Amino acid sequence: MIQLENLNKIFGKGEQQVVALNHVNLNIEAGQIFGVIGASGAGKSTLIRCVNLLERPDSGKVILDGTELTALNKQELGQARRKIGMIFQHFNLLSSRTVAENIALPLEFERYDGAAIKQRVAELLTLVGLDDKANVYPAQLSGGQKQRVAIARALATSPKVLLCDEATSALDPETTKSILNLLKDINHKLQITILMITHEMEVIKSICDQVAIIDRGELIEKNSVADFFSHPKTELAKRFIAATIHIEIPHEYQMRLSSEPKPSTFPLVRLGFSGASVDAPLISELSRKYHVDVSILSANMDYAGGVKFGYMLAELFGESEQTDLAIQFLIEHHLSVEVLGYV
Ligand SMILES: Nc1ncnc2c1ncn2[C@@H]1O[C@H](COP(=O)(O)OP(=O)(O)OP(=O)(O)O)[C@@H](O)[C@H]1O
Repeated sequence: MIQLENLNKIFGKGEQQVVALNHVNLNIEAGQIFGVIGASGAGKSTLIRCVNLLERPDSGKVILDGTELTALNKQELGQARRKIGMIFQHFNLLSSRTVAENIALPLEFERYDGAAIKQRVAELLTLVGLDDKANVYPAQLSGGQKQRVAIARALATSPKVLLCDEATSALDPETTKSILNLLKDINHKLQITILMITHEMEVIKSICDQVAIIDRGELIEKNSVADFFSHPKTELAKRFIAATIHIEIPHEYQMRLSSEPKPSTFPLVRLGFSGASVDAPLISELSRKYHVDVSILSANMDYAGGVKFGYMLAELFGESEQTDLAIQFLIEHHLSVEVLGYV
């Protein structure tokens, strides 16, 4: 549905030059929810704004539903953009118009007649759960309600693609959840393709099917959400995942931790579980096979894209040779094992 071919975008000149997009290639299939995650300044907004050509790439092609947008003239582009809806972090509603009038705006541009507008607006209000807010003004709405209005407006002309530019970044966690659920629901009901850019792993984890990481304008990793969480390839992906799961060494352990083993100290390890490893009874097998006892200090498991993943902080008590073998055994069974030190 959305194909980006070799997109490049540079801002500024000479020393001030910033490469915002660097040979970006992406193929998003119809009906998917695709998330692009990256840190601040990585190029996320530039990327999503290039999809509907709010930003023109310096080179490369944007192909939407088989039409090369980058080859169209102004008028043709205007037509083609009807297939694309967009929502923003700060909602971009018109404060002087009621909720119903905001939603009606794109229909007025399309010269729908009054009765058709009324009917479509009513349908959209029901879809986003705001039947009772038709006649209020944006100032009277919460952030989540404003984003619902923006979603209804973006869907007014039945686009095939919805672009979401940090759509939940201005919302609290509960409201974020409800907006993400609404987007998932809309994706399901309308079979609309959704491209979301975000700096929040929560967004990727909760509703995306596929994910890409953008770093300094480059898409450095693309994968299904399940594979992304179970087999992250890049260091940045690993860092993003680790940041969603908070697992810290208790202060008292930190004080005692030494980088080298000493007599009667034992390794303190961080074990990373993912997809393949998470269901196997590895810890009990470890005790049986190597006579290594595992004392769990803390553990945190999560669920995304149909796979479980998580981390465990544990001490391994045993003979040092046996402990080494036990660590090897865990690695062979697809756990990531990090020896943090000895306590
Ligand atoms: N109009 C512009 N003029 C000059 N530089 C720009 C312009 N727009 C973006 N940039 C630069 O391009 C890079 C990518 O910016 P972009 O806004 O796409 O990043 P981002 O990942 O969306 O960041 P954030 O999450 O902070 O919004 C940044 O270094 C930014 O400073």
